[in-house]
Amino acid sequence: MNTKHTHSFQAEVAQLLHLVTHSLYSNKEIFLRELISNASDACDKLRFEALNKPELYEGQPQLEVRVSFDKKARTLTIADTGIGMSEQEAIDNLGTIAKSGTKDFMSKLSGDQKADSQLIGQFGVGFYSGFIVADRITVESRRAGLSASEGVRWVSGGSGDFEVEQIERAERGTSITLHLREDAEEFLNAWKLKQLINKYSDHISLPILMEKEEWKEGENDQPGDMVKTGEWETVNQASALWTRPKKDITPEQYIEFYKNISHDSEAPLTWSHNRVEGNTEYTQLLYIPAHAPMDLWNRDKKAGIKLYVKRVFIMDDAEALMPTYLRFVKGVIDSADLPLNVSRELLQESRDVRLIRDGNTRRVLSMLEDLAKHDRHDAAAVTEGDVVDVVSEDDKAKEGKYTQFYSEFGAVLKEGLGEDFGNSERIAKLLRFASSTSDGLTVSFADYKSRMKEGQEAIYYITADTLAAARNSPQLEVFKKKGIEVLLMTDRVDEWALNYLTEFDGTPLQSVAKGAVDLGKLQDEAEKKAAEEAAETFKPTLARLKQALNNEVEDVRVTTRLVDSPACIVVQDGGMSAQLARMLKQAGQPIPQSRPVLEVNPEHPLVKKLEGSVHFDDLAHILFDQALLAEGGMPEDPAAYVKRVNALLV
Ligand SMILES: Nc1ncnc2c1ncn2[C@@H]1O[C@H](COP(=O)(O)OP(=O)(O)OP(=O)(O)O)[C@@H](O)[C@H]1O
Repeated sequence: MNTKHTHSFQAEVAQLLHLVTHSLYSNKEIFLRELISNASDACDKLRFEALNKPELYEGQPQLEVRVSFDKKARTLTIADTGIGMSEQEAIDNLGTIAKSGTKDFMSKLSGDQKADSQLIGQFGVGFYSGFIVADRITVESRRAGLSASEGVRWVSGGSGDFEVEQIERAERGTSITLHLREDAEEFLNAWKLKQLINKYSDHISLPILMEKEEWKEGENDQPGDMVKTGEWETVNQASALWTRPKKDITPEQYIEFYKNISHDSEAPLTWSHNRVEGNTEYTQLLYIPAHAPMDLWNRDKKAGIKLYVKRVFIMDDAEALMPTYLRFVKGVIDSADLPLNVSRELLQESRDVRLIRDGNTRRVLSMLEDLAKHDRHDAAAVTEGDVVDVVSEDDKAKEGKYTQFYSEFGAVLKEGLGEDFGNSERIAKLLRFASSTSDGLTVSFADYKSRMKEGQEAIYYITADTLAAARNSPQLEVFKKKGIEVLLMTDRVDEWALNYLTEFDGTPLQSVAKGAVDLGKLQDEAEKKAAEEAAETFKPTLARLKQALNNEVEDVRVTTRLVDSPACIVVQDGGMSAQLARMLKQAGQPIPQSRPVLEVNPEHPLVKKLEGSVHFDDLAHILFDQALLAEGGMPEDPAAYVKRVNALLV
């Protein structure tokens, strides 16, 4: 018996529907892109499943999308000959959101329409976008391979629930009928629809058909009108964008294609489209987005690469085709050599895939190098009469893009140092840092090297939680005094990444917070001698300090790195920095027990006062706790610290 069943939308869907109709209203036409894109996906799925089961075509191998409308009934229908849905699939797919991260996404919505619509754009509303323009949607479908009596009709007004019933449906595939709202009548117009298909869906590799119309003069003084002829015509180019020659593709088409595959509402920063020939043949179309997605930090996030084999869609998120540190790249790879029935497991092992991944990695790094090269056109540095290169319009358009890229993705790129040894030199060249002498993330290792002082033998850097903490760190004092630039590193990944980079272009990297400070040739003989003498006369005090702080420190020594501060904490060479230890502790990870070294500045009045003080023990502890505080740490027992300071203050 044919009965209707009413189902409720999953709570998140109901919430999303509400948002879709309210936030995306200003850009309602995107519904067409979404529905055509779903239709195209459904055809891709059928083509893929039919590789092993050709009977799924039911003798009708034509895969296509038809767009039609009925002015009188005020309906618009998008029909495809794709895989279709069974009743249960319709209930599951059109009543819930199966995407991972849905909850997280919902919690990020702020209620601010503009911000939310950006987020929703990234998340991808897909089918539900139909409700922007329709107050009722009817879906009729039958899954390929099921009998004609196993069709399904799904109807909903987009609030709260939907109805499902079994129907007879001879043809496989899905047809989606939108009952348009009164204010969406503009979509009942062939010209408008063609224009939108052209704008959003031209790259779709399937034919999109519309019924031909011709002008008919009105009779008996009635105005003329366009009437349908009953003949269908293909209104898109119907060839996958990446298969067309570069010269035939406009930047607008590249951008539109990007938006379609990425769900990003903004244009990408740059792209690269190539046919690669050699050991393995493939076409590569790769994009670098302008903004980081909200889940960039999830290293399990799949790379946004779609894999095709000889134009047949194989899978989304083919993570094997891009290293994890380039997971922000979006695009398409169409291989001529992989087998059509390739699985994710197989991908991991294939030699062709390795070659493609290496090729993709090199391509992305070249794109970044190109952006970096044209990032800064330093107009301020040009003076009257200088000869400057003529900058082409293309290159001018790249100005500032690398800076933007870096602020969005720089920290992820650094993961590459530990992940991709083969390219670590190229990656290192792409890194940018703040430094003690310049603002913003602008200093490359090469810039730094070109400014090194005569006699300077290392690239100095400091890691800290914040830029302010790095800039004001006591460890920087002597470097400031001598005018030596120090790179300031404040990304969480810096500590880890720098484990893998010990030198740049032959110059070692040296943390200013690790090991004894050795300024080498930068320190003159007189300074060295004075330090040695101070260490000698200070020996007894050092011994007492060491005893007083026996449980806290590994060693106490005299330093020349301090100018204004009395003391600082350093870790042993090769030891774990205090910042990394704090990060691990926050993450609940075990940290190896290691005690730091306390370095004291014998010139500082507080340190001088130590010697004759009756409060030696308290002062020693205060010195140590303050050194901890100064570099962003916390005394082991903050209350005891406060007590000691207060006792001395009164
Ligand atoms: N024309 C169609 N034919 C067959 N199945 C469809 C069709 N349209 C939608 N579906 C099914 O409904 C599901 C939900 O569609 P929806 O557009 O909401 O999300 P999606 O396509 O999975 O994600 P996104 O659109 O963000 O890529 C799809 O995954 C698919 O299984």
